[in-house]
Amino acid sequence: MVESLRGIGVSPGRAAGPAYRMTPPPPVPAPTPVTDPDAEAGRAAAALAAVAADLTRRAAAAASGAGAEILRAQVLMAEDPELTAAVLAQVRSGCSAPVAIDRVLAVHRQAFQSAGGYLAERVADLDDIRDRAVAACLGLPPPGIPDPGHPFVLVARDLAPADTAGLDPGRVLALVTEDGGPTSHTAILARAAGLPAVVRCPGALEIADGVPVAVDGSTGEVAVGVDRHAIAASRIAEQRRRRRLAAGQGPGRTADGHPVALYGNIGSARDLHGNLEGVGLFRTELLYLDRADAPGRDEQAAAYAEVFAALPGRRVIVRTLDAGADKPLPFLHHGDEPNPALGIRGLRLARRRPDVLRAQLEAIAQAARSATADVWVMAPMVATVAEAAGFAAVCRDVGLPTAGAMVEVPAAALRARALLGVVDFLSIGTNDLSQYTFAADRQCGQLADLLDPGQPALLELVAACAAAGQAAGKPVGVCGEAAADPRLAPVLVGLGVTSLSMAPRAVPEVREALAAHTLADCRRLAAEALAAGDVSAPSSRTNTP
Ligand SMILES: C=C(OP(=O)(O)O)C(=O)O
Ligand SMILES: [Mg+2]
Repeated sequence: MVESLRGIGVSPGRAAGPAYRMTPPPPVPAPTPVTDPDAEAGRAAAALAAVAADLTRRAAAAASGAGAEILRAQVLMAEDPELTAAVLAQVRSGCSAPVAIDRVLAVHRQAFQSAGGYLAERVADLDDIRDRAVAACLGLPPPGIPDPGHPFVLVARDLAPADTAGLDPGRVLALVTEDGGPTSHTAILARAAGLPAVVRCPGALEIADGVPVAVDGSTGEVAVGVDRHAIAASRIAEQRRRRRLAAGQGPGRTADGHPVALYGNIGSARDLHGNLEGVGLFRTELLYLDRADAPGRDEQAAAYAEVFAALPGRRVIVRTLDAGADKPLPFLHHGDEPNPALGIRGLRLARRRPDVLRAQLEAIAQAARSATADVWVMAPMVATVAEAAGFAAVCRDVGLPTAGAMVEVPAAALRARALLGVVDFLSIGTNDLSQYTFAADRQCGQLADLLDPGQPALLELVAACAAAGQAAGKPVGVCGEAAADPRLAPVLVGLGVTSLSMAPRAVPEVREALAAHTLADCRRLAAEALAAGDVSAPSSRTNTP
């Protein structure tokens, strides 16, 4: 019997294969007397060395720069001679190897936590080393992403950024998570990697390892216990879909030729994929991660220049540093904010550190001077017209003529007309705009229905921004995850947005969706979406013989 689970499809495509769940952390065994301390010390040292070697191998193979950095930092921790010495001392005082590792890492954990700031943020990495080393001592598989030796569908509660660092799209066919939401790390990673994914899928964790499943990342359906015919049918359907999408090329247009620029969202030049019309969101936080101070002007300019050089004559919209809340940066000393998402984040950081913003804009201007790319800049988390005007003034001062504001808080959407009096374009960040409109934490999978970009309240705000853009004759794009949804793209175009920016691998699907609708269709769909009832939470499970 095939059981059908349903979640939210967040990355289109179909895949089928055996499901495997994330391996849970091993339990630390109760303390037992040690009869051969030398052999036990050897076991502990070998476990730490094996963890370091495994993390080194994963760092070398990691797909993303940030992921590799996290793993390399973990290798240094696992190889720390003081850590090994402390573990061996514990063993010699009578502890078993796993208990010694657990105790010593608990002490380090406490020290990291009390130090606060950067070190406190590394606690999860220490926990991961402990879990891996304890598993190595016990001869258990390492926790985290399983390695069954053949391609598989990965099932998890949710994926943390550190898990995603080691994800190999060659082995993982699709992702299914019980938690998570459309803006979770899992969803963003899956879209970036072009992996079909379903999140917020009740019952997913009950799928036994090795059971064949078929995943549809468009509809959110997960069929459990499928036979080999269903697996073959899913593979053929996916191959056809990929061939069809590869055949579609060229700029974004509706069926009747109305142009809609389709841009890519990137974090560095490594994310560029396919023949993009341009970049609509260049997230620059990656450059600032895991360091004691802001990167220097030349280092920044080199990173920007690499992207500009890859897109000669095309538009690249660089977003200035969006630190704080879900993207904390140790060197900015965010302090103890009771509500970081409502605190000093995004452009607000310039109130405390105007030098950081100015230095970044100077670096962008420096890189833009020797490039043919059409470089625009925009500020995150703009709330008032005065903030936007201040940002635009610095941009022009450093020689960046085209400055825009992201619309991520309702205040900005409500004042879109006035904003367009002081900036050249708007870019709607629907991830944060949903969060702030619905007072729903964007990381909270349980509130996925409130964070659904199809919510009419969110679409009303998009419509207000687009109308302001049309009145001012200035572009208004969408660069949040909503833009990557092929079902929503025609609605956004019907509301009047002029560009959609998304994970580069999502572009072909959105291009195809737009080409299937005329502008009149899009307007009709937009009117229907605005008039529709609220989006409610999905959750259903059915059985079919
Ligand atoms: C594009 C957005 O920015 P980020 O996801 O980087 O916060 C957004 O908030 O929609
Ligand atoms: Mg945002």
